[in-house]
Amino acid sequence: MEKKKLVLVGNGMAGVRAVEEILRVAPEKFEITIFGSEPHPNYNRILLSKVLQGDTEVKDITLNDWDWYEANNIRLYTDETVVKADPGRKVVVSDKGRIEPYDELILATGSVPFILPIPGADKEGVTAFRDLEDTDKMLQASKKYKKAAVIGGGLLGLEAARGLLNLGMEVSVIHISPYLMERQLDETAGKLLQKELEKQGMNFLLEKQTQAIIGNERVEGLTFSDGTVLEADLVVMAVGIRPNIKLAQESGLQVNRGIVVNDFLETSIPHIYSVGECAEHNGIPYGLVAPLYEQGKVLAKHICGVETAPYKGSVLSTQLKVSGVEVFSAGDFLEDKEKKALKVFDDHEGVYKKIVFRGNLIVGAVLFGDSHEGNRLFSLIKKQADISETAKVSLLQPVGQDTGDSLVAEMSSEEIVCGCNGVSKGTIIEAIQAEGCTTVDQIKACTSASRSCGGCKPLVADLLQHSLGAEFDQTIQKEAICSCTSLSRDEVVEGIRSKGLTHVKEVMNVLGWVSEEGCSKCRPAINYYLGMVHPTRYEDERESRYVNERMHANIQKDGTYSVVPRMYGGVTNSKDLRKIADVVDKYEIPLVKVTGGQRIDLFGVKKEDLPKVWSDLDMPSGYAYGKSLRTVKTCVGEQFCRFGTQDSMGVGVALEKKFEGLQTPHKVKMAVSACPRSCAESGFKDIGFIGIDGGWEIYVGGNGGTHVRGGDLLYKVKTDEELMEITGAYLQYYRETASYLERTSAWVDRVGLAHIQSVLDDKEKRKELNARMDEALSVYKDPWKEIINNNKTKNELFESLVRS
Ligand SMILES: Cc1cc2nc3c(=O)[nH]c(=O)nc-3n(C[C@H](O)[C@H](O)[C@H](O)COP(=O)(O)OP(=O)(O)OC[C@H]3O[C@@H](n4cnc5c(N)ncnc54)[C@H](O)[C@@H]3O)c2cc1C
Ligand SMILES: NC(=O)c1ccc[n+]([C@@H]2O[C@H](COP(=O)([O-])OP(=O)(O)OC[C@H]3O[C@@H](n4cnc5c(N)ncnc54)[C@H](O)[C@@H]3O)[C@@H](O)[C@H]2O)c1
Ligand code: SF4
Ligand code: FES
Repeated sequence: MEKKKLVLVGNGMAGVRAVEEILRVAPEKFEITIFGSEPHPNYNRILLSKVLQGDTEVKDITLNDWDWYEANNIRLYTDETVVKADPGRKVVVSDKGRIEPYDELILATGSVPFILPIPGADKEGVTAFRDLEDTDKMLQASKKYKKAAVIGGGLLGLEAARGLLNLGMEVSVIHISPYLMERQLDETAGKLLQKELEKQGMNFLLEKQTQAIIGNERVEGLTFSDGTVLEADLVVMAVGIRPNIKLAQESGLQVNRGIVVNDFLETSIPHIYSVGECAEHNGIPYGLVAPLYEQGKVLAKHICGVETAPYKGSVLSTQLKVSGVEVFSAGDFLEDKEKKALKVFDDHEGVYKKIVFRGNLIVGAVLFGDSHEGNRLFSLIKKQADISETAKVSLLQPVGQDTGDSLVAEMSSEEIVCGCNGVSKGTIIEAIQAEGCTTVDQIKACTSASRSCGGCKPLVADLLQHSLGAEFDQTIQKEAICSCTSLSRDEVVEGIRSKGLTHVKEVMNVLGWVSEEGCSKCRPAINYYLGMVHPTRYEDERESRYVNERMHANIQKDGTYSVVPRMYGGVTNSKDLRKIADVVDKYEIPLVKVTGGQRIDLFGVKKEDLPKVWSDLDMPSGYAYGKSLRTVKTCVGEQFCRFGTQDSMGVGVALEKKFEGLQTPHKVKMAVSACPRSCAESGFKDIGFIGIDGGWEIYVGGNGGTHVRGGDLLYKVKTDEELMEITGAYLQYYRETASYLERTSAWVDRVGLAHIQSVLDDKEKRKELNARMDEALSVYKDPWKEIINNNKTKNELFESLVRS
């Protein structure tokens, strides 16, 4: 049956989660296309606060990497905004002029931050806090400037303020109301929060109305309606968000504050749905992920034609992500004529708890200073549980003697552990018992619990501890290679060796993976370890490789590829240059760029042209996409330079010819300079060689990327043969002992230079390592030639797919 075309506009948290649900319900039903205005794959927006606070790195917040889209046959257009939907023709049109037909269309365009319409709001140094670019702006500003002003004392403003404090800035929060987070807290909790944050170093200006942002090009301060002024060289606006309805409005859909949807997330026009912060259900556009994920579940079933209960709206709970402060709020938290509150307030301990009832029904709660019981209360609030008079008071008592084990023991199995993803204790226990999960990461992979804000991680850990006892000891949890297993890298390699395993699936089966298919983290890792252990017996599994390695070219953000032919030692000639020029003309390649590794990169090659480009080039693959030897950069050396004492080009070419195509845990770059002036930057490469009088110095573990590291001197050698021998042994030792995706710089730091030297000092070991290296090199075949000569692979990879 022909697949229906599903188009998703908005590559954010709600839209992509809805697609994940659709893939779960009916994986073969749709041919899926996603448009995203941002240039990234789907990432965890929630954790931007943690990135700013320095607790998480940008690389760790990706939710669905490029490989996920590829593996699920999803065509992804990043950095591309849909500007119109035409329901008559059933197409969407992008700002790049692309016209994409759909059978079903989902709008998940999220929100836009509200920017106060005051003079100076467009000055340099004024930013919202919504995406990676905003976060980067703040990180950069903190390196140059000192004084930050955050307008808005809500969840976002306070998390931004904490981040800016961590970055060493002086931070003032300007808030319009008399107390903080008035949308989530009552006055008592708001004031307690202020006191706590003041202790952490934040300065507050309450009941202040900002009038203008002053300065020349860049912001220099703020003026307020009471005539006062505040100096600032960075201003963050966190005064709320507005559903992003522009596209819907321009396409004729019914909109109010958000895009109006019914209980099945259908908009006013057939075959168009909306989910996420842009959607308005029963008059409410939501601004937290839990309700958006609930919407996604209903939408997925409905769009796949599977019966589902309607979406009836969500009860909200929030928690502030600022370390050292425990704040929880849920449901209807303000008392009035109809709603009465029960409160306890321990001023000494700084703990405040309030539970709100309508009659005997529990409808809301606020906790400050101790939020352990938040989940339990939230479960009761969601159910609007009927609580008797005597039981009401006991709700304010802590469960069990303490938190942790006794708390989770007392939880009923329907109680929610992960608020963001709606995962109950029962679901987690089932994952432990039936799926054999033993780590928090495995629970995350199996159930999604802890996949969003991460606030429930301690509770998940408590549940594991409670269920597994001694088997789960958080302090000795070794680093598993991914969440599909609790085995470490060494245990997996040992398993492959001792059990003679030769296939990725076999490794997963025999070593007891919790997920049958593995994930994008473990599949490439196992594939590498298998090849490293059995170089001649093992057949490379293309499907276990990252997209670039599968395609033997680097995918670019517009779906085209870049191609880099090998240019040994950065040395070229007129014949090769002519071939490159002809290919550029013939295939209308839009950009030709000389790389830092001294070769030529052809950007913008269409996927279907790749094999023809390789064939016309008739040059070896430069492996610019691979976890393998990339480049050997060389200076001109003794052949032309008057300072050169060695033949750097000759040695560079020989090294590249010997080690080309070698599979390594991560990319490896080399450089050869013929004198200590080091024009090829040998000190910042994985292996760098510097010519000296009477020989060479060999430097290792250098890195010129994100984590800059100067190389360490490994050895001085006299001859080119010794240089080759040490390099072979060193590289093989790295191949055999590093974790997949561990650069040599991190590996040298981990295992220690002295240890590596002690291994290589042993002549016998050096010989053995070189023998195993030779075996690994013996299987190398140029991948481009292989594909050109194999019609089946060529067709499967480059011709039959409908993808970009
Ligand atoms: C710093 C921060 C911290 C947060 N912390 C929490 C928290 O702790 N807990 C919580 O529950 N929530 C939190 N949130 C809110 C949460 O991140 C959002 O509710 C959630 O991301 C909304 O998902 P969405 O898919 O609706 O919108 P988004 O994630 O914003 O995704 C929408 C995407 O659509 C793209 N887009 C828009 N229009 C178009 C178009 N025409 N064409 C193509 N692409 C388009 C946008 O560029 C965007 O990438 C936080 C938000 C921020 C900014
Ligand atoms: N931990 C979390 O759950 C979390 C964290 C960050 C963001 N978010 C979500 O992101 C979205 C945006 O957060 P937000 O805090 O911007 O929105 P918000 O609407 O919750 O809070 C905005 C705050 O700004 C204040 N404000 C409005 N106008 C002002 C003005 N002129 N001067 C000073 N203060 C003013 C309001 O009184 C309000 O408290 C929300 O949906 C929020 O739920 C959630
Ligand atoms: S490193 Fe030395 S030999 Fe090589 S180009 Fe520079 S100055 Fe000349
Ligand atoms: S509560 Fe946010 S990820 Fe679990």
